[in-house]
Amino acid sequence: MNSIVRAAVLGNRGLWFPALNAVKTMSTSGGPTPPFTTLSVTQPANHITHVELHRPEKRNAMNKAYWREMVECFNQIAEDSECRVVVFSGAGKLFTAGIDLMDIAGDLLQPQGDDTARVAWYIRGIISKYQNTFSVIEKCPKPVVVAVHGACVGAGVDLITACDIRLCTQDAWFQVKEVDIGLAADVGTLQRLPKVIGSRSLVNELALTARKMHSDEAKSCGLVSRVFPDKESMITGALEIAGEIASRSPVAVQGTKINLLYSRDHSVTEGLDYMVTWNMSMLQTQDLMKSAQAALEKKSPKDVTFSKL
Ligand SMILES: CCC/C=C/C=C/C(=O)SCCNC(=O)CCNC(=O)[C@H](O)C(C)(C)COP(=O)(O)OP(=O)(O)OC[C@H]1O[C@@H](n2cnc3c(N)ncnc32)[C@H](O)[C@@H]1OP(=O)(O)O
Repeated sequence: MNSIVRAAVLGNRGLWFPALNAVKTMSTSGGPTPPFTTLSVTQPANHITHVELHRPEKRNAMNKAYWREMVECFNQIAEDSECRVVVFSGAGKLFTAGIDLMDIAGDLLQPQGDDTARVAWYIRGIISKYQNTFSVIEKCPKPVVVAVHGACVGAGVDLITACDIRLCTQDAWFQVKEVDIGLAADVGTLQRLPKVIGSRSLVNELALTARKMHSDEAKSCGLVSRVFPDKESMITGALEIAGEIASRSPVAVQGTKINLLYSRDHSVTEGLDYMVTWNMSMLQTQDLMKSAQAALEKKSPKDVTFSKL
């Protein structure tokens, strides 16, 4: 049992939770993993953590607890030296219906504060907190493979654009829904989606009209890299990709994620400079020698044992 699963099982109480099958399979998670109430966290295979949105009866709508729990969960994953890759999916009928529209009424429509400045400051805090909920995915050095089935609405699009690899099912659709509820998307879609799909015209069309984009178009525009016939085959596919990543040197994998993200936001020259500085130290890893030796011997990276990172 890795430390994220252990932390989730033990919570802050330091108690064993005997009823919980701590290590469950990908598709059979029974419910949220304590102390989380909106997330199920399991370890389906060595070095792989599966995080599942788990409010299926509310279509995985993102309530107040969710915004907090995601940050706790990904901060733990970032620190968990047993975890090398994350698979993220949704329980039930669909991936997510986006922000919980019942909660929004309390938080944003009745903001606290004695005057305009204080109300604005209060709202600023909420939006920043919500932004951080998805930025933690990007800040986490472990790659995140997201698997979308059914619908991915509103904040769901913010979430998936912060992930590293996106997969979906044939029946999946995506919707930048925010204009329909009277707000400009403010927790990542407008910043990340243009970097994910090449056509700014298409981004503008999706964000300004809130039209649904179905899986075939999502594949053709590059939002997802693979489309699977159904959820079961997608989860199997996600696990296979995660298994490939988990078998590689964690020094190489995490350095790749961090440098790809850096280069996305900088010039080629700046990216190359950052890379040089990065690998000045990281090339001194024993993983390089081990991996090169395995390649020379025509072995798979899966045959190499790497130290924890
Ligand atoms: C600072 C703010 C930053 C964040 C901004 C984020 C913005 C957004 O996310 S905008 C998008 C908001 N979401 C929506 O507008 C989607 C609303 N839901 C739907 O359209 C449908 O539920 C959906 C098409 C996703 C699924 O339809 P289906 O027929 O499968 O389910 P329903 O019968 O409609 O719903 C089942 C129960 O789930 C509850 N529910 C669904 N979505 C939400 C939601 N977004 N918030 C809260 N609750 C939701 C729905 O009320 C049903 O509950 P119950 O009646 O108790 O069974």
